[in-house]
Amino acid sequence: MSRSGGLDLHFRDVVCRHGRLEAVAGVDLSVGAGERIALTGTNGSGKTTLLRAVLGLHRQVDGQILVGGRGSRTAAEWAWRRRACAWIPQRPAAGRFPLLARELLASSGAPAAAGEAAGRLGVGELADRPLSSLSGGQLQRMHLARAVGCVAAGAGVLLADEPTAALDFEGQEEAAEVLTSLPVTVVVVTHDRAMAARCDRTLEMAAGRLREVR
Ligand SMILES: Nc1ncnc2c1ncn2[C@@H]1O[C@H](COP(=O)(O)OP(=O)(O)OP(=O)(O)O)[C@@H](O)[C@H]1O
Repeated sequence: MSRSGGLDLHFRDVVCRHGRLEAVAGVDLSVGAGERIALTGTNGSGKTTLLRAVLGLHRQVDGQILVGGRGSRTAAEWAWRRRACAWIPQRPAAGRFPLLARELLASSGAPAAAGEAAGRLGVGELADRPLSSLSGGQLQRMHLARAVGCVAAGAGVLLADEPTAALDFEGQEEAAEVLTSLPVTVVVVTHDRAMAARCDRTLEMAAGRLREVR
C-alpha cells in the first residue's frame, strides 16, 4: 500500500557492527513510498542499530542504504538525508544544555506545525518549560510533536524507535493515530500491538536478521 508524499527506502545487504559484534547481519528490505512498517523483535536484535544507520548515527555499516534513491557518500548527501528523515529516538535525551521545549519544536523547521501537534498531544502548555523538567512521557510527546513538524518541513520518512513506550494508554492511542496518519513512509520499532496493527506490514528482527510476519 502506498500513499503520496513519502520516499522509498532500500536496504541492500546491510551489515552493522559494534566493534566485533555483528548487530545487523545482512538486511535486504525495500519499503515503498508511503508504506508503514512495524519493526518488532527481541531485545538486542539490532532494530535500533538499523534505524540509526539510516541516519548516520551508527557508522560501522557495510552494504547500501538508499532513501528516495539517494545514497550517503558525501556530507551534502548526509545533510539531505537528515532533513528527509524525521527521527524519534528511543530514549529522548533532555540534552546537556537547558533547552526549552519550544526550542526543540522549532528545531523541526516548522515551529507552527510542531506547536499545533504538541497541543493535540496534550503538551502544548509545556512549551516554555526546560526539557529537563518534563516527565518521560511528556518528553516523548514533545519529540512526537517535533517529528510532525519535521514532516511539515518536508521530511518524507519517519523513523521512530519505540515512540509510545513511555506513554500512558490514552497517549499510546493518540500517538499511534498521529504517527500513522502522516503522509510519509514510516518505519516504527514497536512492541505495541495497536501500533503494529495500524501498519501495512510487520517485520520481525531476530539476531540481526529480518523476517516478514504480516
Ligand atoms: N554502543 C554499543 N556498543 C556495543 N554494543 C552495542 C551498542 N549498542 C548496541 N549494542 C549491541 O548491539 C546489539 C543490537 O542492539 P540494538 O540496540 O540495535 O537492539 P534492539 O533490537 O534495538 O534492542 P531493544 O529492543 O532492547 O531496544 C545488542 O547486542 C547490543 O548489546
